[in-house]
Amino acid sequence: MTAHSSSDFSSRPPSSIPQSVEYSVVAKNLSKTYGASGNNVRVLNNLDVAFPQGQFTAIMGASGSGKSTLLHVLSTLDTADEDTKTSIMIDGNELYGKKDAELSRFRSEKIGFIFQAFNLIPTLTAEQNIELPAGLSGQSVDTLWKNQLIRSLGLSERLAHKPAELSGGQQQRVAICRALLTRPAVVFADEPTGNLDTHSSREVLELLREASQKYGQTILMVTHDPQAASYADCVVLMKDGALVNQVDNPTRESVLDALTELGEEQ
Ligand SMILES: Nc1ncnc2c1ncn2[C@@H]1O[C@H](COP(=O)(O)OP(=O)(O)OP(=O)(O)O)[C@@H](O)[C@H]1O
Repeated sequence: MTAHSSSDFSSRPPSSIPQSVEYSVVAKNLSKTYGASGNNVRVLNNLDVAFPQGQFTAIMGASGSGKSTLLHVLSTLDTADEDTKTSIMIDGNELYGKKDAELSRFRSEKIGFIFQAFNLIPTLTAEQNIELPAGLSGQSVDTLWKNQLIRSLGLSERLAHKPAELSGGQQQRVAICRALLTRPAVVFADEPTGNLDTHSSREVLELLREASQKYGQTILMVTHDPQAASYADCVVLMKDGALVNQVDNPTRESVLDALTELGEEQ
């Protein structure tokens, strides 16, 4: 399975994507401009992207190429520029132009976030933080899955601790556990292994792969690490706000080659 963009690396814009593939994240005419007029930066410019359901995609590219911006806008945490032709569909739902309350309900039911600001609630324990989204969206917790996540992420001994009593890496693992617990349709992860040691990174990447392969969740992960990207089904490369290349069934070596071809410092 592959990701598709209408930018120059692919001759297959979303409209011509094979019908047999189901896409869980599809955006059309996506633009994002930061700053006031006269002093603005257009980071995404009429981007069309489509990510298949159940695919684990890594997004790579030079610093400043727009990776985090794409994740924020696709996940509705940030708003895209106003344009009547813009569309952001997740799991079959049109989200562009929807009101905050509706978006926040949708996010709590369908989306898992693993972002660099972990957004853990300081007054709650690790376990309470992990269960918070499930509680908010009224979903019951699958105890077996919860225990597997806690064990895999090495959090068993830390559940009663508040975030301030946890290391950065432990806080990150709590955020990952929280994002995966309800098996959301789509998981957006921005450098999820950024703070982690090699062992924890491997556990996290294997969990993300399992989430996609076993549970059909769609994973979009920004990373600078070719080794982390090799866990994905597909790597897409960004340059100046566009998707310019992709590597299917990536290995560390094929990702490194593609990055060299991209010709930019990571
Ligand atoms: N809130 C903001 N206001 C103004 N400019 C911004 C804002 N957020 C990002 N930018 C700019 O948009 C561009 C893309 O940033 P973005 O964070 O999406 O890149 P990135 O590829 O994720 O980079 P990195 O790998 O360093 O995290 C950069 O030039 C950045 O300076």
